[in-house]
Amino acid sequence: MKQNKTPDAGYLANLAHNFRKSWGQNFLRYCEDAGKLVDKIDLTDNMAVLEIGVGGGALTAALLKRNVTVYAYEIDKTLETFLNLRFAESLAQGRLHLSFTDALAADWTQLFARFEKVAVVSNLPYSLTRELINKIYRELGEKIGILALMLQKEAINRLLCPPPGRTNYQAKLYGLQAVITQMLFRSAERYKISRQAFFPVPHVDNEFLIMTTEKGGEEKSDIYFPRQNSIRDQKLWLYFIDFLQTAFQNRRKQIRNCFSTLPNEQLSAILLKAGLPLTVRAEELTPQELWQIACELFEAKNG
Ligand SMILES: C[S@@+](CC[C@H](N)C(=O)[O-])C[C@H]1O[C@@H](n2cnc3c(N)ncnc32)[C@H](O)[C@@H]1O
Repeated sequence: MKQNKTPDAGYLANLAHNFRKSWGQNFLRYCEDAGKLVDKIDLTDNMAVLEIGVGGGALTAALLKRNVTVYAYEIDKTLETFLNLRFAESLAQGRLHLSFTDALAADWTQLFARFEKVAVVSNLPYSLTRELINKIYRELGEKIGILALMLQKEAINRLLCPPPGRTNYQAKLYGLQAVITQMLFRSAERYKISRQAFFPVPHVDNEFLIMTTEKGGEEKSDIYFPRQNSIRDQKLWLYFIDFLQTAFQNRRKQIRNCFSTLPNEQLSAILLKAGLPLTVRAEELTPQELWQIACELFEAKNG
């Protein structure tokens, strides 16, 4: 780590801050690091950006150098005075919307309803990674144009696990997040980040993952893009997420036995129609197969 980097104002001002491990408070230490991360992201002009966990504001400041509007959350109210002062100009211009609340309690479907695409750019709090990504996928779905997250290697492997039948498939990693990632994104790039880039220095390695819906990077071939532009499609998307949650909850169970509220014959008929064995488990199904089953169940339920 070079010594001539510029300490971020948020890191410097908050050195005496009570860094809370439970909130995953490891702030980016240097302006240049935050700037380089944001420079790798293909943000388009006037794009709406969701940032979860502002911390000292290193990433927020780098984002605000671009022509975007940032909607940001920070749970730690002791940072409020500092952040309101640091970003007074952007707040007054309406380019930054800061909410000192729990991001898990937000309604992003409603907040971003008027935007066609949203970029999610965050250095996520470690303990909430899984919950927050599930929420991002559930509430924003195909509206996510870019997903750029600082994550632990394991969390990235869970997102990027390929479906059954592909090289590097791992049953224990394959689940809701891998399925949705396969469906929504066409490219994924990951960058290793030094532990020294953060304060306090974390005990684990982080990587910055950038996924986009545009071609480029490691291209995926057989993507299905579910549309969510009608109320019915939105309901189907939520149904699909719930379906995946139930199907993968007990991953060793046959899928037929995961849905106790459904008549067993109904699911059997759908599996037969799809040419799948009745004994199949969710972890053995591709995103397309899971999507097909969920659509059939949704049709049967809603007509
Ligand atoms: C890894 S730090 C990132 C800070 C800053 N973005 C950076 O890169 O330097 C994660 C931040 O998320 C905040 N946080 C944790 N749980 C949160 C929640 N449920 N809602 C909103 N913010 C949360 C923490 O307080 C912390 O500031």
